[in-house]
Amino acid sequence: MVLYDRFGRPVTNLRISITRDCNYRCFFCHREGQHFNVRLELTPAEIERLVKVASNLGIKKVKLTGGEPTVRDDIIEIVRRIKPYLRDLSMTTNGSRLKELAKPLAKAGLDRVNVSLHSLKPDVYKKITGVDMLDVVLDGIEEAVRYLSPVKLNMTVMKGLNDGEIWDMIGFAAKTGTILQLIELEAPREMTQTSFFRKYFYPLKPVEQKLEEMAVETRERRMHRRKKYFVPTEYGIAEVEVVRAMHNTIFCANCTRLRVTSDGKFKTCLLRKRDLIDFATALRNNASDAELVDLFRKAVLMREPYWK
Ligand SMILES: Nc1nc2c(ncn2[C@@H]2O[C@H](COP(=O)(O)OP(=O)(O)OP(=O)(O)O)[C@@H](O)[C@H]2O)c(=O)[nH]1
Ligand SMILES: C[S@@+](CC[C@H](N)C(=O)[O-])C[C@H]1O[C@@H](n2cnc3c(N)ncnc32)[C@H](O)[C@@H]1O
Ligand code: SF4
Ligand code: SF4
Repeated sequence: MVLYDRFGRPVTNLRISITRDCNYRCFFCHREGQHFNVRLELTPAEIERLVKVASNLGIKKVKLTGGEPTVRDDIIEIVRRIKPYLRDLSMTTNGSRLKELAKPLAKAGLDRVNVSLHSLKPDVYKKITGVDMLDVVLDGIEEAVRYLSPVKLNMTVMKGLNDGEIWDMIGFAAKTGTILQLIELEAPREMTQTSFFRKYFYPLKPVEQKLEEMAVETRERRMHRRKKYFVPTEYGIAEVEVVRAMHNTIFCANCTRLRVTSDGKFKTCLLRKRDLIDFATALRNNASDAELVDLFRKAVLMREPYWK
């Protein structure tokens, strides 16, 4: 039984922030829309309970995110506990701990990983992330490719910083057997007139048009109706996916995910504020599965496309 929201959108996957902490300082970070500090994080047992209840509502796909999910010491336990309920368990990470974690994560049941890689130049990487860890992350990607499939690289493109590296990154993806996700900088509409956003926003539509011309094959994903382009490079065919959320009504009309904050609240949309439904309190007060399903249903009914 899959739940639908008031706009006819099925909710088929969960995006769980397991911590708000991070060992990086990316200046553009949207923190998955969680702009508040929290003390309590969900425990592995609580995350398992949530996923178990969600799996009975047709959720077979979960993305673990943060903050940085790998800063949690119990990350392996979390993966091990929730995988049995899922068909597709993935994680988005800055890659800083992948060298040591790729193999144990795969063994624990992680299916695939997205690694943020915004630049191949150490100085630019540091400018964007605040840390000098490009080499560590490149080693982590190499290790991830051995144990997880597919490995996707997330490049958030920013004007004047890394927009000149898009085509190098496409070549790098082909060379390493990874999939490149080009991500447009995004922010809630009230932030689009700030000097930060105006300075760094780099529209990806023209890049997408170029990819369309060059592609030997194009596919469309159900989620967000995102396009994937298969483009020839000197290293073979590269798979490139474009994530353009800003002002994109098609993207929001095909949004199939419900979010979960690190302190145990359902969040209906990355870009919205005041869209939270607490379930951690119920969980900690021995709520029945039926009560948790009610909270889940309430969150689904609160969902609304952001751009429409
Ligand atoms: N506004 C908005 N942005 C999204 C959404 N999904 C992904 N994004 C953007 O794309 C970035 C990368 O997403 P990932 O964490 O790699 O996951 P994904 O690409 O959505 O998922 P998979 O491709 O299935 O691995 C996010 O951090 C957001 O900036 C969404 O539902 N809404
Ligand atoms: C918030 S991070 C959390 C996971 C992990 N710490 C990481 O960096 O991959 C998830 C993804 O969001 C991207 N991201 C963060 N802020 C963004 C923004 N304002 N616009 C577009 N993408 C953003 C990051 O580059 C990363 O790929
Ligand atoms: S590594 Fe991820 S969570 Fe951490 S600051 Fe960068 S984008 Fe944000
Ligand atoms: S409704 Fe739109 S902006 Fe909100 S999470 Fe879904 S795709 Fe992102």
